[in-house]
Amino acid sequence: MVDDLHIVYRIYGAGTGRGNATAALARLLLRKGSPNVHTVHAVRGVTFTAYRGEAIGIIGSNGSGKSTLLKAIAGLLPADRGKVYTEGQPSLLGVNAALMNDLTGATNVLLGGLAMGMSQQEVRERYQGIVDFSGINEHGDFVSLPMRTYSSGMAARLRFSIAAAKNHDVLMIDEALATGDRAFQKRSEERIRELRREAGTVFLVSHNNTSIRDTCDRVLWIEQGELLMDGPTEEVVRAYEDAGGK
Ligand SMILES: Nc1ncnc2c1ncn2[C@@H]1O[C@H](COP(=O)(O)OP(=O)(O)OP(=O)(O)O)[C@@H](O)[C@H]1O
Repeated sequence: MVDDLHIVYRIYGAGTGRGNATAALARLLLRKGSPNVHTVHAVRGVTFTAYRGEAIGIIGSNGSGKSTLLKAIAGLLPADRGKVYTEGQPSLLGVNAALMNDLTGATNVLLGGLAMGMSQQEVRERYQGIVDFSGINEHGDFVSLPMRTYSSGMAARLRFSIAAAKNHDVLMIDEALATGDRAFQKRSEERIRELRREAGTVFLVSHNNTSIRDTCDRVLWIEQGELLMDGPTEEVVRAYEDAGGK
């Protein structure tokens, strides 16, 4: 449950336009002037309750606060006001989830599995399934190459495959589906349905309304940090499209 949540980013030392290197040095040395703190109020009073077995899409224009909301639910950002109550540990699977670029896909599967709390034995058992699910080896032995040689779509698919190998109480996905091809999207949708049957809650942030329609039964529409609409997928996505959102 998310109750009147506010998230404010504080950016220290943000330029105000009047600073230059000499002025900055003077401030540091002479302690003259106050440090600039720029704030961005990214989530403004969002309240909703998510239930087990739901798949909830989060839509809204660029910079509306979707990713910030997910990070806050995952406990990665402190609330300025309000509170997030969760049962179980939410797992955030973002396109930016921390995999190591210089390590091979194979090593990342092992480390990612361990980081999610699987035993070595479990990781070994599920390894092939994860690689097959991601489809990254369909055109060569990419899993033996460093992640930095992957396209952004391949990397996103591998991240999704690692995270989806485990059953989560709350699984949050940031755009991963939008970067996969149609075959991968179908596999992901099927896996998301399974996760929901296992009584988890899935959140999906996406700019792809088709993925949202195919996967979610409820949608939150966020604009300028505020919850504009919360309801059945078709109703909310149609209102969003009518307002010019794609
Ligand atoms: N680490 C950060 N530090 C400061 N401001 C941030 C940070 N991350 C996001 N913001 C700001 O917070 C606001 C919401 O950003 P957020 O990434 O949550 O939006 P979004 O809806 O996920 O956007 P997009 O659709 O482009 O991915 C924006 O104004 C953005 O500039």
